[in-house]
Amino acid sequence: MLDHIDSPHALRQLSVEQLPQLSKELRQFIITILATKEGHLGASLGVVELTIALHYVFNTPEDKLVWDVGHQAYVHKILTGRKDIFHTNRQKGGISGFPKISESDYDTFGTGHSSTSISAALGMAIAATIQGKKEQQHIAVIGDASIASGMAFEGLNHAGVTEANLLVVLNDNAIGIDPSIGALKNYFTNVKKGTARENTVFEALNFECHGPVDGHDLPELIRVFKKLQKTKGPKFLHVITTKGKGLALAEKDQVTYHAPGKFDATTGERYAKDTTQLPPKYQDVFGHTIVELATHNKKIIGITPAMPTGSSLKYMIEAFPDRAFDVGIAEQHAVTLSAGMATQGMVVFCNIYSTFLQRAYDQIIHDVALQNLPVIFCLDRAGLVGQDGPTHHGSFDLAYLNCIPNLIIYAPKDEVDLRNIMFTAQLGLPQPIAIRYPRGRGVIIDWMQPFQKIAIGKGSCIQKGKRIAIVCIGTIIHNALKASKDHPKTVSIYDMGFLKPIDTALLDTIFKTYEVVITLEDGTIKGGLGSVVADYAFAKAYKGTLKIVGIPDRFITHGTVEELQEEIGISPNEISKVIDSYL
Ligand SMILES: Cc1ncc(C[n+]2csc(CCOP(=O)(O)OP(=O)(O)O)c2C)c(N)n1
Ligand SMILES: CC(=O)[C@@H](O)[C@H](O)COP(=O)(O)O
Ligand SMILES: [Mg+2]
Repeated sequence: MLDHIDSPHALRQLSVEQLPQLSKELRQFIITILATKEGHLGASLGVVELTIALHYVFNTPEDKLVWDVGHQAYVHKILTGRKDIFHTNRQKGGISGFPKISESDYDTFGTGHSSTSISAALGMAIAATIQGKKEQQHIAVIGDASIASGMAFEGLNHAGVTEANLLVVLNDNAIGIDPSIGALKNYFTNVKKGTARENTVFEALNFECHGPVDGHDLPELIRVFKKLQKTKGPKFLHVITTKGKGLALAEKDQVTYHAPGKFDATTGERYAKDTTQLPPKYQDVFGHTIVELATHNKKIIGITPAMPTGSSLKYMIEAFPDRAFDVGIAEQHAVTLSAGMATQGMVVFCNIYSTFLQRAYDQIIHDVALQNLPVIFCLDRAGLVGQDGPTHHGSFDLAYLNCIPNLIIYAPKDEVDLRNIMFTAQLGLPQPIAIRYPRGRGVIIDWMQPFQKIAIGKGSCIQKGKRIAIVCIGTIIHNALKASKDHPKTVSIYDMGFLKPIDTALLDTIFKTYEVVITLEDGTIKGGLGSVVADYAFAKAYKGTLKIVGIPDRFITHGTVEELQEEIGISPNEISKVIDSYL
């Protein structure tokens, strides 16, 4: 049946009785492709019926459908003309893993970060009212973890005093990436158990409320949507679904199967990789090191906004449940919570993905840096993250943090540096520090070495050559080392470690010694290491050549990290071309 369905228009020609068969085929299609191509599996399997019902009843794309986060929008993509290219999902040159306005008329709003759907759909609804489009419907589909975020509540609070044609569909599968947390989650659970009255929270916000309904019951979903289609004003529907529905292992281990990597399409078994001879992931270095430090330092606290597994803070949550907190998708709260604890002398490691910390920019400035509170920010997923693409690359942190007074900014070059800076920070710094490190594995198998204190603001020379200096920050230094392997006597490699305070004494030496200085970073060239070195070079009237290499001033698409590094000129191969051009 799926072979004949390439648009919502074609879908609407089917009878309701035919739709369960289509759901089966859609699930099989997604499982087969993701088994080899990877991607966000569990969320999309959970919304097969919901997606069919929405496109079946509503007049998309005239009616506006907004997916929150967008990692669950695979069925939507397949039903809206992208079935034949779905195998290119998240691959370089292929379709995005998230809705993207430029990709389809059906993708009404680009997403990737959570909890934007209600505000975006409300914006569309108010615009429709102003434009006299009275019949247009606007639907935000938001998960139980995403609706608990502050931004979602800002949207609900506003929507409730409008007459906007807005339908908020709560897709409640009782889990985010990790189990959802908080009082709202408990309330949803109580509603499902029948121990709390349905919809009180949303009724209080002036929504006309419906549900809970079984999100896998197509006739029921269609019946309810048809009813809601005729109702004006803000409406709320509570839908219960199962994440990973249709693949037994994905239903059973919903955390792993959120994005399981490659797996056997028939059994769902993941392909086990032998990682014993590989260096560790930076995430695990963070996770195990914080447990080690917290064992001795009782003041240490760990905080993550909704990424305990991704960040590996889960190890501390298991070991010290009273001192490690998953606060849900609440980056702003996570930062100010950390600030509050720091005022009381706690040593707080606040671990947030670089891209998600963008949400809490004011909190870093106003609540932490301005008061000079020694919060220790661990910015995971710094630099390019790969297939999640432009919504998730940690391209901007060096630049957006650099202009904040009081903040120390450090990027370890390897696992041992990461351990040691965590050790140094918890000894007690007089100010906040941001430590940024990338997604994935490091370079040192034997990484659990005795702690050593790191001197704040000191860089070092890693390789001594005579003609060119490459001044690096963070793990991208390994690309410089690879790029210069044929010229070790010609090319010097410096590890600055700290963007702030930058080691000016080391820069003085570099400017005195080399006529060509190349800066290298895996962050935007607008405001990061290159900019800092250029400012200093200008102040010191450096007469040599300064070349800034980093992420160019545009949004970088999705693809593997290696492919993207090659494209933007920070791969070993591309860096060696820069070196050659000066030799
Ligand atoms: C601002 C922000 N913080 C964190 C994330 C990472 N993230 C992506 S999906 C997700 C869980 C979403 O859970 P839910 O809304 O319940 O949707 P489900 O996956 O269950 O369908 C999280 C935490 C994000 N995308 N955006
Ligand atoms: C959709 C989303 O935001 C997350 O699922 C994200 O893709 C996780 O990224 P990592 O795989 O790097 O943890
Ligand atoms: Mg959920």
